[in-house]
Amino acid sequence: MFNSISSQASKLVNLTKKNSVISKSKILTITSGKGGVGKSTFTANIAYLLASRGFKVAVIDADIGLANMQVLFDIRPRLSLFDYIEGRNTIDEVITKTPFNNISLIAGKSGYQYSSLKTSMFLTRIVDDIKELNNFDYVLIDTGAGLNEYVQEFLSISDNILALTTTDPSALTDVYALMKMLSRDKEKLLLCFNHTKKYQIGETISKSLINLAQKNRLNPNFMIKYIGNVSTSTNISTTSRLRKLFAHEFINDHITLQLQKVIDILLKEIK
Ligand SMILES: Nc1ncnc2c1ncn2[C@@H]1O[C@H](COP(=O)(O)OP(=O)(O)OP(=O)(O)O)[C@@H](O)[C@H]1O
Repeated sequence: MFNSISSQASKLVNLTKKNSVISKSKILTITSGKGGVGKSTFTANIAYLLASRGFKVAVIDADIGLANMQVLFDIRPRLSLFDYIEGRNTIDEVITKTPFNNISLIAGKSGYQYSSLKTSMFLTRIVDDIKELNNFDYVLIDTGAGLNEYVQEFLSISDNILALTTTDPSALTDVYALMKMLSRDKEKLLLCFNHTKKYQIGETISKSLINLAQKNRLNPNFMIKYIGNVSTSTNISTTSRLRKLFAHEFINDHITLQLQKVIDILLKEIK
């Protein structure tokens, strides 16, 4: 299924490609098989820490149905990604500044129905248009949970994919399904753990997943790169409830340092 969607996608990408957009913008798609693993919280905090290092960052909330990025940034954008998709507004019109320096948001829209998306390939268009603006160093795309067609289309056009998971058995089953799917067409998956009791557990489980992939003969050219672990912290859920950003409120906390380590690796791995 992913194969056919992604090959259709790449054919159309080639047909619709604007004469190779030269851009400084690097795109990172952040996904998870299972919902509720902390993807939006992680993405918002990574965006904040990248921005604090002086990078210009755009976050695209592509989580159809449950747009919570605007809550994390505590803003109420007038326009969303869907005003762009439905052709009412241009890409720069739907980009909203956040209260944080160097971070802009393209907001999602809660309750939006996937079935109401008439056109395909709009995701490619978003990525091309945002690259063409050439305003951002990093563009972080927060996909919805699961592996629906919409998420698959985003993954098929992404060069850099980060999967976030917890150690929950159902999250691990889902992340393995994601690995299997991506191994057919992609070179690499960046794997990060969140909400873990022990800091080292992420690395241990990553090794087991890599061994399982080898045992099951997933494409040997597909690389799974463990990039870090973010432990459970009640301060994370508390700050989210208060519509504040954890990394901004707790700049020297050990969890923020764990996020900084993830960024150190990301900066080396993202192409
Ligand atoms: N490391 C962590 N420690 C404690 N709580 C966390 C951690 N990471 C995220 N959370 C909390 O887990 C809950 C779910 O997080 P979030 O909404 O970011 O998940 P999600 O994967 O984006 O969910 P969805 O799939 O519904 O979009 C939130 O209450 C958040 O504050």
